[in-house]
Amino acid sequence: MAALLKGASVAKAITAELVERERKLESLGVVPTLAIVRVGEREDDLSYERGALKRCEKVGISCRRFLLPADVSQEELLRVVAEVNEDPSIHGCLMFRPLPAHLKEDMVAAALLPKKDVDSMTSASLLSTLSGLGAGYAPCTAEAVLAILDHYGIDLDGANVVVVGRSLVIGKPVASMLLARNATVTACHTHTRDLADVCRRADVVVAAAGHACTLGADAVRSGQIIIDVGINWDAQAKKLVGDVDFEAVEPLVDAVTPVPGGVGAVTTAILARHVICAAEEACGHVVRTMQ
Ligand SMILES: Nc1nc(=O)c2c([nH]1)NC[C@@H]1CN(c3ccc(C(=O)N[C@@H](CCC(=O)O)C(=O)O)cc3)C=[N+]21
Repeated sequence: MAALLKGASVAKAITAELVERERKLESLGVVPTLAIVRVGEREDDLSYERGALKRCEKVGISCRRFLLPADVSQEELLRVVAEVNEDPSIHGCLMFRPLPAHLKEDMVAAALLPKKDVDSMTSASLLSTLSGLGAGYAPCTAEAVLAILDHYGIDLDGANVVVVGRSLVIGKPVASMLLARNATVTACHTHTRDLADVCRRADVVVAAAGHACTLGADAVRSGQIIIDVGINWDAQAKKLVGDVDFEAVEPLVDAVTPVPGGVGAVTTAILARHVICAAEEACGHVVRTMQ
């Protein structure tokens, strides 16, 4: 039986620190504010939105939602981004991705002011995460993975870590952040040969492929720590599931994060931290505690 690496205790510790910082901001007359931009009604976006709203309420962050239909035009979406940029009372912006296929995501991302980019949409933020230089915010989910590993005292120095998935939202940035912590990182993807064999050699597996049941019993062994980043809608069971076949994997490994209640729960705490940082920056009260 594996230890369950629940996100709640990690998120709770982060939230407690943020409540203090929010009080300080409020005493300066600043209400930290997050803009949430959602196009359409994808289940994973809705789940993130529910989690983010709840977390922000706990911290004292005000949320302004911009809800757009799935067939919104590029011009209309860019108009919303301009509104977010120009409103000084908004400190950070979370726009759910991927956007529907008819929208040019890179153009929309480029329109957002980097200082309001709390989830690493812009190339400025992404470059600072990949290079370890600069001042941008890392993608919340990637930072959440590191926060969970740190909270549960999992040593990354020299550890063999396999990351499954190479997206710009999670796979690539989390691989860079793990490298910066001196892990030996193997980046796997759809063309990787013998994925299960590669995973079995790891000390830590970060599953971020975006498909349910990417990793089953054949990909794991005892002694391993499994971090499941996946948030997939199981239409049959009508629930969210991870990238790992939890029932098959849980009896075999040492520790695993649940879905929901694992990485997702911490992602919202990191998002809240970035909004507080952005609000502090905006009012010149610079106390960066970014990792
Ligand atoms: N730009 C962008 N960045 C993302 O990181 C991103 C995204 N777009 N689009 C959608 C997916 C999905 N995702 C979730 C994060 C947290 C929860 C979360 O807080 N889940 C709660 C459950 C909340 C509930 O369902 O009520 C939990 O796991 O405990 C869920 C899903 C981030 N994604």
